[in-house]
Amino acid sequence: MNSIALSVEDLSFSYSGKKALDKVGFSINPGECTILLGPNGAGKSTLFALITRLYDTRSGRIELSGFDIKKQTRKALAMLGVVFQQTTLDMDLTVMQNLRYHTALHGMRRKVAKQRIQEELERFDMYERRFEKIRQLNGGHRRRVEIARALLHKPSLLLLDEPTVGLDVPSRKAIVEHVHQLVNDGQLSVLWATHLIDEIYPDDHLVVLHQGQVKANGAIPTVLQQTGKESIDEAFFALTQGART
Ligand SMILES: Nc1ncnc2c1ncn2[C@@H]1O[C@H](COP(=O)(O)OP(=O)(O)OP(=O)(O)O)[C@@H](O)[C@H]1O
Repeated sequence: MNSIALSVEDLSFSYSGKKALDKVGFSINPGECTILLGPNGAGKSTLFALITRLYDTRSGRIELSGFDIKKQTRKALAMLGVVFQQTTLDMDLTVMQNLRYHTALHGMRRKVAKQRIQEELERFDMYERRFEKIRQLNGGHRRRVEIARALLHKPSLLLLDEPTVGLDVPSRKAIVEHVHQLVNDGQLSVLWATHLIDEIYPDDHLVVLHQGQVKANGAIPTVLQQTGKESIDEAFFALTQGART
């Protein structure tokens, strides 16, 4: 088994001739939380669409735990948990029903599914609310359910596309803490797309994406050293020539 959770090599993608990703390359080790930081239009969503196979990779290579997503798609995608920017929960179903649907899609046996659902909901302090409809939950609690759902099949990499957008400050803080706790708890790796610098923890790794290109990649002290800056804000500003986040 390959020890790299995600490997992206020489990845390019264009929309009708307009380049959105230009020879992007980086990798994530097990147990690493990598923040994909980029201003609007940097290419974050395009990268996620390629990793999740919403778009076909035409140039370059993506591997999840050593499985090529083009050639070994099923095995590769089994390693992946995803939380998209827009919620994909069914508002009129209960928490439990939403999660059961997901376990069925992954072919999990009922008994195993029941246990996994309980474990993940308890981890997110949501087990008591399992019979409530999603519509009755606030934004922060919906996000927790979505992240719990993404983890049911025990992926090795969790992709989060700006998961705190639209949440109030305490809910945002709770989600950021929960996800970092998940990484600390075990071998889960995370790729978290955001443009919010205050969501970054000191031990996180950074990939700074700007105009489709990786401008910096590494642990925070490395990125600060490479840019000669003292804070992530300053480094990000310098790397993106002051693009608004
Ligand atoms: N469906 C599309 N058709 C044409 N161009 C697109 C399409 N989606 C994105 N783009 C362009 O590709 C580039 C990268 O966009 P992308 O949405 O991947 O960036 P992003 O970093 O996710 O931005 P945001 O933070 O605003 O979501 C931008 O120039 C964008 O205008």
